[in-house]
Amino acid sequence: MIYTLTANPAIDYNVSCDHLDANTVTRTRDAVYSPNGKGLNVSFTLDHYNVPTTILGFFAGFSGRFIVEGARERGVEVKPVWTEGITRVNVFLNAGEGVEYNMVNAGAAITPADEDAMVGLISSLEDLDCLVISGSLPPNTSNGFLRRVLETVRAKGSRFVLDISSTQLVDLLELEPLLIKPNDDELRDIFGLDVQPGDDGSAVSALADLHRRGAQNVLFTLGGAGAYFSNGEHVWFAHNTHKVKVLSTVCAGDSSLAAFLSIWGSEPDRVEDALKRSMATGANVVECPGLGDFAHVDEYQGYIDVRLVK
Ligand SMILES: O=P(O)(O)OC[C@@]1(O)O[C@H](CO)[C@@H](O)[C@@H]1O
Repeated sequence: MIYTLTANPAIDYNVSCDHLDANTVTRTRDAVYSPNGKGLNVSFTLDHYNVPTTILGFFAGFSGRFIVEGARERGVEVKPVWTEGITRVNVFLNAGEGVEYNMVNAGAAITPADEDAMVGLISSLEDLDCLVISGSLPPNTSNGFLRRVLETVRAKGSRFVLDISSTQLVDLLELEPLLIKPNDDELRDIFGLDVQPGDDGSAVSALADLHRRGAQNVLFTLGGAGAYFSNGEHVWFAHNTHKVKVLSTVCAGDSSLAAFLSIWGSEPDRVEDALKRSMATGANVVECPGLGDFAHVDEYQGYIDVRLVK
């Protein structure tokens, strides 16, 4: 079973308007409230591709209940750790003409007892093959929490995937994650590695650096410009040759990771197929508010070009 851990889930409130002007009333339309957070997005996408998955996370208050109930209504099991406060609501405003405002809030604080409850829960899981940890940490999370979680996963003989923007990633790589999914901003901000789209040489050397630090595999995403995958021996580059109309980039990275895992997680030799599904899924998701319904993925897979770089 692939479990996902979202320490800081959110209701995503997607809404649109034609212009956003200060000091006046802005009338909005197309409001959608959905249960989200990076790991939940991964689980929803895995579930779409028929990969068994369960959601773990800290949830609080009315918004936490909305998320847990919403995920269960979608048919995905949740094992919540309930905490005090109110789970955050993040606001994604599409202001027309390609302008997006993303208001991502801090979230409900957790306590040492909440952390203990989560570690206890993870250590009790009998069917944990892989834990995907995605997204930010809530206020008051202790510095050692992620390492404790990963050591618990390793002690069970299970594997883990990291999709986090925290600088803690530098130290956590020594625990040898099965896969990490940095984007170009994270590579620059966390590791000081600058990769320009189209520059295979700098990508190959940045990926080699991440392997030396401990990452077993790396899916390095460049948004609409494509993605590299490296297994430590070979490097592939995938990009979409078909232009899509971008409505919202929110959730695209999470769904691309999950789509990749849905094939590669059980069949590591099918890198090309996994990259095609990953890129096509991301392309379809950016056309919708939130995750959308993945209706065009099969069609878009035909537009994804994959080449072996190394
Ligand atoms: O604050 P984090 O955890 O980094 O990001 C949270 C978030 O913006 O990421 C998802 C999209 O990737 C949204 O569903 C969610 O609201």
